[in-house]
Amino acid sequence: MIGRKGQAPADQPPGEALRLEGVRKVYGAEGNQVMALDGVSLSLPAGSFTAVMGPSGSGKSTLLQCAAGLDRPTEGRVFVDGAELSGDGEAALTKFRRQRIGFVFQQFNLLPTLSVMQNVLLPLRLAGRKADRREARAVLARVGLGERLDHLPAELSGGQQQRVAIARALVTRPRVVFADEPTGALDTRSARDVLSLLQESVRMSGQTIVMVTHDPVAASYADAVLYLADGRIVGHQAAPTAEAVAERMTHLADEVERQRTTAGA
Ligand SMILES: Nc1ncnc2c1ncn2[C@@H]1O[C@H](COP(=O)(O)OP(=O)(O)OP(=O)(O)O)[C@@H](O)[C@H]1O
Repeated sequence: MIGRKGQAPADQPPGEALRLEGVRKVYGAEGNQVMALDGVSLSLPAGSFTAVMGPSGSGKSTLLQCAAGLDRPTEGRVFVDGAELSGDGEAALTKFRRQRIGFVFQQFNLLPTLSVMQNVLLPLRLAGRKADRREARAVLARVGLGERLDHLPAELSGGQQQRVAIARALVTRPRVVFADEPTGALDTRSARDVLSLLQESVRMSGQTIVMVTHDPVAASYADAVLYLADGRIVGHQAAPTAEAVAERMTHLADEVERQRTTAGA
């Protein structure tokens, strides 16, 4: 929820959409603990599209879950648009998410018994806002599904379902949209459509997007890539190309492997 006094960090730059300060996440009980995030600090400007990459187990999903208020950091602070996600209970955190955050999942997570239109209206209803059908229709037209409003998710292709999920994430006009492997379940062409759509919502509407991906081509649609390894940010790359990302990932995987071998020797 909004920090106890709702205050922004003292040195919040203007136009900052997301800020993490010293975020640590430890899973498991004492004696059997995993440090998933080890002191992550970052600041992302509004209207930016950031890809998060790193080897398997490096903490990408944990980072997204903590930044989006779906999970709580063990330590550290998270600010979305200057308001702090704090530990004041599940209900407050849920309210915070509904008002400020959109989420796109790998498996779409649409409600199967609701139509396309009803799926998109749902977050407005949950946020206690007017179920504005005109707004929902406009967002669905933007994602190219203006003619499929009454269809059920099962009557759509995977790529179309993900576009409904994007419309659902955008309809509340959230400060930040978090996407976890949004193209992981899609064929190449549908993936390209979904990525272009995300890119367009940044360029046209100033949306802020943070996307976890394993795919260098997907990452190349972002303005910048953040690299994670062993729960820490180990690199930043602006204006990424797929080739440059793939090369960096290869080096990162080799480096992590080398460090683990040395540590285990
Ligand atoms: N609920 C949990 N309980 C215990 N350990 C967890 C839990 N969730 C994640 N972890 C551990 O935290 C570390 C980071 O996991 P995370 O899923 O964030 O990595 P990732 O980079 O998203 O991996 P992948 O690319 O394979 O999806 C891993 O060592 C993982 O095993």
